[in-house]
Amino acid sequence: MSAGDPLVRVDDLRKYFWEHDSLLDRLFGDEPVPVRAVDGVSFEIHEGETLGLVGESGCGKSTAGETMVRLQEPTDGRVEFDGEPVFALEGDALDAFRRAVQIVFQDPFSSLDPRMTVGDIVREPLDVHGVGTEEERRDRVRGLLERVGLSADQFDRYPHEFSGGQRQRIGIARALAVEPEFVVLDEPTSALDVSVQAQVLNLLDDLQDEFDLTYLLISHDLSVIRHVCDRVAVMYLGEIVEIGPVDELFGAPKHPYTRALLESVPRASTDERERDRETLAGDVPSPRDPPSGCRFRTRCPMVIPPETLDIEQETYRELMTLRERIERRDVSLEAVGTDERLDIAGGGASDEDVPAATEALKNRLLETELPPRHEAVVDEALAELAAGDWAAAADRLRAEYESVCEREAPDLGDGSHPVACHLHGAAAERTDGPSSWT
Ligand SMILES: Nc1ncnc2c1ncn2[C@@H]1O[C@H](COP(=O)(O)OP(=O)(O)OP(=O)(O)O)[C@@H](O)[C@H]1O
Repeated sequence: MSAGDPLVRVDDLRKYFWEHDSLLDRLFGDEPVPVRAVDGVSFEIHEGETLGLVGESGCGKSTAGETMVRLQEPTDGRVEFDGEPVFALEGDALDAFRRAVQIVFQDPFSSLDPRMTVGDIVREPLDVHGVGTEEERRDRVRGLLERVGLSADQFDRYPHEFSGGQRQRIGIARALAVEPEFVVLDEPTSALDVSVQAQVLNLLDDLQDEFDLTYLLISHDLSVIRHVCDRVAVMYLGEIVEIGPVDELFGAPKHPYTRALLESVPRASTDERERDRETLAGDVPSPRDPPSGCRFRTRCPMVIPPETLDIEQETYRELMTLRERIERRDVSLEAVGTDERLDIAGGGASDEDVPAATEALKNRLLETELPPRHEAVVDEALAELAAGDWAAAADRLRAEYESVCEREAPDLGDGSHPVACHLHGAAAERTDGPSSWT
């Protein structure tokens, strides 16, 4: 590794979990559908730096961290540590990697063996790697316990005798025992009381300076990220959607997902608390079947309409949801209408009933009143649906309303603050996107 090269380089890393969906799938020999937990992520971490990895639960943060350090087998991609390809390491080189890279887990209650004394827990990695003499190891463990804010006298105590914060300090001492260069901190403070969180974060900060550590800090909590990190990577459904210096990312977030995450953090100022928030609607879709194009588009408040369409975002979102429901055949055609006279489930309404069924479907499926141009398109599509032709209805809506966000996956790109969003690509020029976000 030459000067200026990153300590860690992750290139197009993928980790899929393969599972049969159910016993029936297995019986019928259906192809298993992979859980695409990490689906092509790339980033670099420089020596002495803390990179934050943030995103909602289930976005693949822990899997990315564990795969990077070889706790999980990768499906594809490459990770370099100190210029060496991590997944090709064997023998002594692999042992050296396992010393140089450590991980601190979220839950200090389950990650420490309850039958071992604290001294033995912290000493175990030294034993595994055959570091020093018996006495040297003992001295080192005592020194580490004191360094993380515990007392050397607590050497022979058991984990259950400690508080959550103290247990996390034990986990940190254990990770530092073999003098690592790089530590993955996976939600290190999420299980702790708020009052203890800052103390543990400050400790990690001090230890970083003292021992020249490089960190990957995984957290769903933006305030933790802001407190500790130099740069932040935002992850959504197995992909990185934005990465940049912490001040820029918090001060001028580019991706609608990053903005929504920031908006959903409670703030101290009354003014800001009172202002309208774009909050994150709905849940993260399944990583078995992620949305086409931009994966955030199903929840995005700024989906890009076709160039020729002049349409409010709220109306556009409603029409996209309508089409998605029709495509999934997720509309009940039974007992349409107030008098439940029209049951069009079995093959569609007769010609004379189509207008009434169309009207009834519209009342049921749409919440807002549509401008005339869109009402005409929707009326035609719903008439096709009322007549039982699902495909024609979906095609009509797709032809009129399909977004670039569902057609094309945006690239993350290069530079110091890249973002994977069509609003920042060529499409940005014809929208009132980022420049109006102040
Ligand atoms: N061993 C496994 N087998 C199958 N699916 C898994 C496995 N481990 C994780 N997953 C799935 O992979 C996806 C990513 O999980 P992961 O734990 O990496 O997310 P995360 O962002 O770290 O969330 P959390 O903070 O809740 O741990 C989730 O949908 C999860 O259910």
